[in-house]
Amino acid sequence: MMARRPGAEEERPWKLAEHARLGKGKVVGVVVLDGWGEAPPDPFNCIHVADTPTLDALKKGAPERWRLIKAHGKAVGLPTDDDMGNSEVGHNALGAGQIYAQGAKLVDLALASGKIYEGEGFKYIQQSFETGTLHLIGLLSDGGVHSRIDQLQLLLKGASEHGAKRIRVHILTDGRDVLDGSSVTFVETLENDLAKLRDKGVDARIASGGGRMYVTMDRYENDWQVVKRGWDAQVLGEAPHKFPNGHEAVKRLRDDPKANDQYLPPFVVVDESGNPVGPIVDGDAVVTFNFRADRMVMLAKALEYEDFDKFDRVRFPKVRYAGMLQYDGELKLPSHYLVAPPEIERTSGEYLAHNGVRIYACSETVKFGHVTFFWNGNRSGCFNPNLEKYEEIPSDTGIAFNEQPRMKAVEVAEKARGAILSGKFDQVRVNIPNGDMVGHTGDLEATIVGCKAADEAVKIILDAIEQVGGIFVVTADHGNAEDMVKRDKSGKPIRDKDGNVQPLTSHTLNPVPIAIGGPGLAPGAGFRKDLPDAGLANVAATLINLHGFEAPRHYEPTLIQVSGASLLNPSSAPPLPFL
Ligand SMILES: O=C(O)[C@@H](CO)OP(=O)(O)O
Ligand SMILES: [Mn+2]
Ligand SMILES: [Mn+2]
Repeated sequence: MMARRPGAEEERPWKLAEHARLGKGKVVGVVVLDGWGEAPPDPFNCIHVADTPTLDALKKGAPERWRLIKAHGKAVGLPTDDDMGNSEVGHNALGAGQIYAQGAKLVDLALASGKIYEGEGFKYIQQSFETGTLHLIGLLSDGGVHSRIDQLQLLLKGASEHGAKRIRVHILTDGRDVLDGSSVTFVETLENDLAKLRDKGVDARIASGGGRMYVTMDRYENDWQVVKRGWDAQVLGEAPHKFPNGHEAVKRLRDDPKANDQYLPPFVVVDESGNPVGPIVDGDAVVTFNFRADRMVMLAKALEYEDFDKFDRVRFPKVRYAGMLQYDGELKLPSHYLVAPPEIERTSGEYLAHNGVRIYACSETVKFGHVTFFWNGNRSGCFNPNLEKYEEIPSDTGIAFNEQPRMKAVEVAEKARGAILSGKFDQVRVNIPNGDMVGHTGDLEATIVGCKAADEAVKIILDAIEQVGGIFVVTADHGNAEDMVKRDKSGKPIRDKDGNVQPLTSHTLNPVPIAIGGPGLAPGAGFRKDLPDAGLANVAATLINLHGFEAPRHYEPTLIQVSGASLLNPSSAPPLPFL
């Protein structure tokens, strides 16, 4: 336990001051539209094409209560402004009210300084290098959402320089944060690096692989079969497809005209006698090299927990396992890690719990942890079970989301409506996943259907807020559905000789909208004009204000002002043209 600095509590008390102008006791409905950015109208802007009367009305209805905020790059703690936003950093910023250097950046720093090799986690796995194999499992792309190939390359080099003699890489192909089909190039790059290591006498090879959505990278326990498929290939060395090397594997599997990087079937690399080249066995070291938590937690549990009943592991090898980061601070999972995760603390959820605000949070499985775990600073569970209720609607499993693009949007909204009307909660918070989950499939028609369903869900929630005289905040965590095509530098869709475009499955760099309103919102309340560069981290203070409290001083400033006076600094309030 870290010793507490005396007086820290007095400096930053949990008790929040009452807001001078905004009263308490209004129900605040918070909607996070996942993957819902703002972009110019265009046939590949599915939000624009879709029928979205509710969101359109928010945009057109009250200019002082609708604006854009930044949701990518440095505004959310990512290394550069070329980094697209994502749910982890987006919800962290929304809930925490502060901008933290995120996993991607922390790993960059640890690798650049070499500190990664001096830490407890690396020293721990290093003990296996003399007699065992080092296995590296993770997402192979330069997407920067869950992992980055350049970090893997540095780790491979560093680990070999620090004594790893036998290395096996278990790859997960992407096609979600990067273009579909790019897996072949990433595997080529990795194979080249491994060949160079072999020239230096390190026995380094790709041992297994599969597409991220079909193998290993499930989240929030939606479908353990996904993790099992990976386990069978990575640990047991068993898979339906066998190839002499990783490059051949990915190239051959992509020969299937329906192949998709996200869903490539599991494969193992075998030697001349047909034996797998890299099953995980007793005495080996394992590193999961993704820095992002949600899609590594399930595998981390399988690798670390003695007691485990989610699928039959057949063999549970005694390995030294470390995550690139610790993925769950509350569960301390995994117990060994190479880089300390961002210490996200004093989130808005924790403050509100200390101040008696009753919170209901809901989404369907695939986004449930976003609006709970990520929102609360990568912390599982609630702060005060007497005040909070988190509800999960089971997601569809075993299908790609373009097959059921409406997903559970309306069901989530109906749960939220129930919570709003119940009178039991002060904040009702949901994530509506369609723009993102369907957007990632690259299927335009389905994404349009998904966006319409999301809009209907928002209407259900706004109607309930209207009914109870409450306040709403509708925003998003990053872009996706508003731009679904690969473009050239000038912004024009790139077409091949037959006129076909390449769908963009990834998130975007676009800003996201935020709208406030509802009968409970004080008449003079609107967005201040002096924060043109505001981002997702400014939302937490805004929410705390709407609950009738002043935000903690160390938070990014609130987005709102009331009747011409800036909430934080009344003397410097700019004139409000709309009042
Ligand atoms: O599906 C995911 O894991 C990411 C994209 O890699 O999307 P999001 O950040 O919206 O969860
Ligand atoms: Mn998201
Ligand atoms: Mn996404």
